[in-house]
Amino acid sequence: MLTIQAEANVPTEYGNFRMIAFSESATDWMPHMAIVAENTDFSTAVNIRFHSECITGEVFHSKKCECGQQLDAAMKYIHDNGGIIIYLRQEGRNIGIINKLKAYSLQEKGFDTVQANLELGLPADDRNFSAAIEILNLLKVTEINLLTNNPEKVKIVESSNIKLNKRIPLQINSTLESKDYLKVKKDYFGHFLEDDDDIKNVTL
Ligand SMILES: Nc1nc2c(ncn2[C@@H]2O[C@H](COP(=O)(O)OP(=O)(O)OP(=O)(O)O)[C@@H](O)[C@H]2O)c(=O)[nH]1
Ligand SMILES: [Zn+2]
Repeated sequence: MLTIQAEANVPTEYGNFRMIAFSESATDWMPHMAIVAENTDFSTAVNIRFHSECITGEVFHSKKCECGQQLDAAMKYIHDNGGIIIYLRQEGRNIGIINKLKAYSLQEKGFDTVQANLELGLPADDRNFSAAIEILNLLKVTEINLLTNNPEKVKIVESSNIKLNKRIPLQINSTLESKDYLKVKKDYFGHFLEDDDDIKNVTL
């Protein structure tokens, strides 16, 4: 069972957030995080982003995926409109950074993002979002607008005790390096992604 281990206010480039660490034990060095915008109104549907860790994209600005830009766009949107980012320690769709780099190495040989995981004997996506639902319950959030393009995240909320008011697209334009990755997301995982030219509802 997750509990709040510590919390504090942190000023960021996008404004002030309350940062809260959740884990089962106080000695967990990789706790899930919730960052709550200071102007969040809990009496109406709360803007929520479930974001899985991607050290390559968020810290080192990899161009292979759009995770870093999605996190920045979500922080900006949520600061401006109120809400919470739930940052989940699910690096590499939960296969961990060592396996993700092994998968990237296979991608250099021509495997796509899904085939590479399968070639390693790992699931294409090993995440479940029960921790995110648990965190929403701990924060007493009952109704949300979910920032995502991922149909699986939508399904998880719909089958939980949290009411989904609406989905808010969080689409980033593709680059030469990310276009094949985004195509697999759309074709294999069924992400709600428009062609770059047709993106209307970007939250950047
Ligand atoms: N195994 C693997 N994981 C990857 C690869 N590229 C990115 N990831 C991971 O994919 C995950 C992306 O998570 P999210 O940002 O929550 O995105 P999503 O599930 O695509 O859904 P959205 O809400 O639409 O962004 C992160 O954990 C990344 O580390 C890859 O090539 N292989
Ligand atoms: Zn990424």
